[in-house]
Amino acid sequence: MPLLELKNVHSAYGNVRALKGISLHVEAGEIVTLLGANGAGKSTTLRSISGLTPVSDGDILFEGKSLKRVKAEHIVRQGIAHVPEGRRIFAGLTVKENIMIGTSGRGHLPRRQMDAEVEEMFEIFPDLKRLTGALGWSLSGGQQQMLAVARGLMSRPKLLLLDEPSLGLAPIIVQQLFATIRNIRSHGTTVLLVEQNANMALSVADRGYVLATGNLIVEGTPVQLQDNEEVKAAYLGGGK
Ligand SMILES: Nc1ncnc2c1ncn2[C@@H]1O[C@H](COP(=O)(O)OP(=O)(O)OP(=O)(O)O)[C@@H](O)[C@H]1O
Repeated sequence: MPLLELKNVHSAYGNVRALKGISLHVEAGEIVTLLGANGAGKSTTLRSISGLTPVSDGDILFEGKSLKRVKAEHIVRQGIAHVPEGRRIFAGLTVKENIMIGTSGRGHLPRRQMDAEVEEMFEIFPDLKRLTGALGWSLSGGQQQMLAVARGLMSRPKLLLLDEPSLGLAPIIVQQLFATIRNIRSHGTTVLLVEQNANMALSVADRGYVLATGNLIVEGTPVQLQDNEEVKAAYLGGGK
């Protein structure tokens, strides 16, 4: 059984049909990437999974159970964390406080356990450790992105949904971020990654899907996608 399965998922914003029958699956332990141009429906796919945008037709199964009528806060408790585009950390809270907020759906945690879990995040994100007392607003874009991912991981997700984590970051920071995504998977978290930076995404992914105007057009391993003429021309900066 896949960890996550989308079956013919449709979703709309009023008259705008954003998803027109998406079927995909993510196996436990995989990094799967979702590629596509602006407006293709990538963010809507993630929002449908995390319960932020309703599914009008089709179904989404997580560990075999339907998420279709489940509220967003319950979806988090089932083990899905969504790190949306744009970071959205708390500017007036410290790094440590921002990280701790990620546990809010898990009820009260004893102080000692909380501290131990924050330390685990500092092992994955060493840059955040030295910034533990710094306020959110004072962080660089890359540091804010790392913090947003750390906060998402504090919900102890089985599946992490990452929306455009590399957006607006310098290439060197993007490299670090993608190394961290690999590291997160090696800690046992499955990742569904939406990216405009197709080459980087395919460098860490086990499989990928390409979306165009609400439909999946290609699916495959990174090598298959990198060899696909349509994908190359549209998303990988080239073609023949
Ligand atoms: N809140 C909204 N209200 C109306 N239409 C929306 C809304 N959000 C997205 N859309 C439309 O739904 C379609 C899919 O958008 P979506 O954001 O999922 O695409 P995307 O592939 O994530 O693109 P981007 O990289 O630009 O975020 C687009 O046509 C978009 O204009």
